[in-house]
Amino acid sequence: MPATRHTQPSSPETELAAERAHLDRARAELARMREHTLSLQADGGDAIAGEALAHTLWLRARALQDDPRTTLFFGRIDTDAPETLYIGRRHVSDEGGDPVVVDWRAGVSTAFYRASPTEPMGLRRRRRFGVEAGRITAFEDEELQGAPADDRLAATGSSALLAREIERPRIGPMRDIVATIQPEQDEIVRSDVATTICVQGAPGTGKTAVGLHRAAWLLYAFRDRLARSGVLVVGPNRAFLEHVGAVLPSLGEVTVRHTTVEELAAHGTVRAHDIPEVARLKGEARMAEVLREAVWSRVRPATEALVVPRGAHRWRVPAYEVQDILDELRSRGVRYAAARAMLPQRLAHAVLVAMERAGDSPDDTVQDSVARSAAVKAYVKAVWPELTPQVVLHHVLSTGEGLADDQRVMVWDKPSRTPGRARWSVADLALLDELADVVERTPSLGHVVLDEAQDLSPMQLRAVGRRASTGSLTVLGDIAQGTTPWATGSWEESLHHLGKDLGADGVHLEVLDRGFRVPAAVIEYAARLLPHMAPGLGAPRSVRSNPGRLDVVVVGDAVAGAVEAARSASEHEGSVGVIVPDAWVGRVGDALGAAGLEHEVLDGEHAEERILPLHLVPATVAKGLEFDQVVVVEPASIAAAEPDERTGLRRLYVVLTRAVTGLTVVHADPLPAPLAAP
Ligand SMILES: Nc1ncnc2c1ncn2[C@@H]1O[C@H](COP(=O)(O)OP(=O)(O)OP(=O)(O)O)[C@@H](O)[C@H]1O
Repeated sequence: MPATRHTQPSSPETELAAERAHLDRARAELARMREHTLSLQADGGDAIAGEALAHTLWLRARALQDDPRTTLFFGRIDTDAPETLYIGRRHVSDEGGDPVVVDWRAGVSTAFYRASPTEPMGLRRRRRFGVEAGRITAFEDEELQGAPADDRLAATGSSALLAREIERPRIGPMRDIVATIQPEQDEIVRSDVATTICVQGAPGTGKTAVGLHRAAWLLYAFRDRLARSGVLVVGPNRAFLEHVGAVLPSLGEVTVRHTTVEELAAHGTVRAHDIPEVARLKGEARMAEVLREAVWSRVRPATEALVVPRGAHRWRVPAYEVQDILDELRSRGVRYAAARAMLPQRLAHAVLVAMERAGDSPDDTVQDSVARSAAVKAYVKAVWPELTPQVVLHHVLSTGEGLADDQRVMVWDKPSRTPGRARWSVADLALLDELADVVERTPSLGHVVLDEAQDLSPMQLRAVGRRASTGSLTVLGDIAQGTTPWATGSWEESLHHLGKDLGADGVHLEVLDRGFRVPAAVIEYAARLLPHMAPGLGAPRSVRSNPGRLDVVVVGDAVAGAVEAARSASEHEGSVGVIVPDAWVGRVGDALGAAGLEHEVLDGEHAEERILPLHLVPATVAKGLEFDQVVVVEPASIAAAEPDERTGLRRLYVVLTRAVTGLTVVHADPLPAPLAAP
């Protein structure tokens, strides 16, 4: 059934009034839907089912809440059918069940995002609405068929409403982009659930936005499957997760967990810091083999017969027979703990065979009781000991067992006496996770969105990949923004470590190159660094119509200069990020405070509220974030804080590309050479 028949009123004013009336109607229908949900009785069969149902109803009622700050729809399509559909963040239907607003994720909404005059996809017209404070203030039409070419908004990007959305100042955390998803982004968002997509994209090309919208679309299109198996978003640090964390809830998806890779593999508390060389070695994929061997070598050879006393008899299974059992279990390809769990029954079976050989006819219960006997338990403990990841890694890092010569630098100088007291590093967490998976299979989720993936070591990639072993992944990143000593040089390699080989069925690499964040003046400046630290990778083509403002200011005192720049940046609308070398946070914070500039310090460990517009950001925390106005303080020190020149320039590239409108670079020391000279 068509949602609304559209008749063509005569003037734009009447038309606007008709659209507002449709919005009123949609709001009334939504209120009716919500009341209906609230009136449903949560009467389950038992208390637990009742509670679960009540929770589901509560979630549904919450999702049906009207947000007065926005409208229930942002677009409209008129089709050849002819029918008119309103596209919004959620589905609204009338009492008869006919759609009043269609969810942006529904199949019929695809044309809203992808239709063009050359490929109208059955649309006559696309309409976008201008919205202010929950009211429709304007609309803009694209005639997709029949109209003379000049009258058409030829390509997406030439729409004034779209441009306004892209140009808007950034305030507070990241917002959804449902009203303006671009065709190339939409293709990624709506890729099948079985597909793993890796997106390489320069700063601000919408990778994070696309990944989050893909998660929302998958949860809509494959709700049953993914509600059971789960969807996870993995990002670089807490400040980033706070920045992006509101997007999925604003799209009605409140069940998606957001985590960092360290939290994902949290088998211990991080209390030590590795030097880069050690962290790099620990992150190499060859550690997987070392650890696998470290676990399986704990299975001892059967040197003694198994002897099980029962009544007057002592039943014997010779060592070579036990060895056959051990060999068979090892060759089954199951996890260490699963094979161990099978061993008592296998041994008991061998005892039963011995009994039968002696003329006994034991019944079924005998095998179970032998399997549970003290003799079998003790034997299993001796040949196939119970293991924890911590015990095994403590052993490897204390003794160096199984390590190649060049890997021995990772052996602890002063090992702790017990695994419980070990001081684990971030890289160790990935090793512990690997071990945990050798011992016991890690359950897989339905889909994992991995952001800033270029920074993960092979071992960290394996930790993420095993959480999508039976599911799929959206892998987002930019090789030019890799700032860890183990950052990837090729997506092919990263995908391999994630367990999704490029070229295999359903694994794709996509490139996004239209920049929605950084204005042209700023991107041109930052792109000076590219040939020096990521040759072959291009800068984004900025689609911002605002060319942006770039000021490079030489000062006598960089801290005082930072305060001055922060003050003038704060005079503009929108957020301000003052990005400083990590070691300067205290100094610059004090100076901002002394100048009466109230600010929040962003920190990778903790989620910040980001209520104030002015933020003080350590350079290593800036990745993935954006601010309307950015002040970058002393680039030479930001670069010099990294272990090598390439990483230093990459860090600089990351911080210079956080600006939406204006960038001020404040320096007292000379700029790094690639930045100084065009
Ligand atoms: N289609 C779009 N319409 C409007 N805004 C968009 C669109 N795509 C992206 N943006 C905006 O552009 C900005 C940059 O997007 P995002 O942070 O996802 O980029 P990114 O590629 O992940 O960047 P980085 O590599 O720097 O982390 C965000 O403010 C996002 O909302």
